[in-house]
Amino acid sequence: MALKTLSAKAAAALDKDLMSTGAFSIDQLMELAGLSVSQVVYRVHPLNKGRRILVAVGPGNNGGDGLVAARHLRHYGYQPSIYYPKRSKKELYQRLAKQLEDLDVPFVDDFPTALQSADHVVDAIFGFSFSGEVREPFPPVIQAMAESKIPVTSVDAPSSWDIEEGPPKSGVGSNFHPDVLVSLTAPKPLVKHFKGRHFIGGRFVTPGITQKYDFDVPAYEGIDQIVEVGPEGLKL
Ligand SMILES: NC(=O)C1=CN([C@@H]2O[C@H](COP(=O)(O)OP(=O)(O)OC[C@H]3O[C@@H](n4cnc5c(N)ncnc54)[C@H](O)[C@@H]3O)[C@@H](O)[C@H]2O)[C@@H](O)CC1
Ligand SMILES: [K+]
Repeated sequence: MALKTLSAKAAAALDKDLMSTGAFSIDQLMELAGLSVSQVVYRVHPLNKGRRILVAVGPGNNGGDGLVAARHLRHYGYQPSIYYPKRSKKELYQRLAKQLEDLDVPFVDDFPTALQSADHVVDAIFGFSFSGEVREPFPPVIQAMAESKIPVTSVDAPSSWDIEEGPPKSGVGSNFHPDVLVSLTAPKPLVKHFKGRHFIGGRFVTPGITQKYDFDVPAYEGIDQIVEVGPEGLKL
């Protein structure tokens, strides 16, 4: 049986609920999301597969998840580097960037060049608020990930994919098929087009929220923040 999916609209409403009636702060949600992403990277790409993790960070909260994940990965013993061309002026993002600078995590300007010396990529460019065609400066970044053989883990959505419809029919992103996807809270409809390893993260949601938005909570084990599910969100 396929796991239930959350539309972009429902995912945005759910986030709002978590931060109002749910009493979570955005910092907490981002920390939990980034922690889940870091655990997935450790699971699919343990340290002995290579420590150089290139994190592509977008302008919104999906990017924030990437900044948090990079910090955790640094503490696990990886050597992350950050591509963050559209820096947010919001205090939260400035603090996340400062935390990385204090750990001597480098920020790089040229994504395709940095990709040549990476062992794994985290795609934290766009999440459920992406729409339309990819705007500058991101088209060459998506293109580089699509053409590279370096494995990619996408946060919440493969960046450039339509949240409901999946990969664009032509142009930027039409040939982008990441190896790993971390769906935050619940998979989005695009997951039916995804063929790689699929994980769910979000071990903090209350039964009230789960019932209101009608999605499944997978069986997390031990102290894991993530669960691997089968292709197309099918339970393994
Ligand atoms: N429930 C959860 O588990 C949480 C999820 N979070 C993350 O937050 C994400 C959603 O964050 P946001 O709503 O900030 O949005 P996104 O991070 O998905 O993207 C919004 C940004 O991308 C830009 N953008 C949109 N379409 C574009 C295009 N075609 N070309 C270029 N730029 C474009 C927008 O101007 C905006 O700056 C989720 O996907 C998830 O990764 C967390 O950080 C918070 C809690
Ligand atoms: K993404």
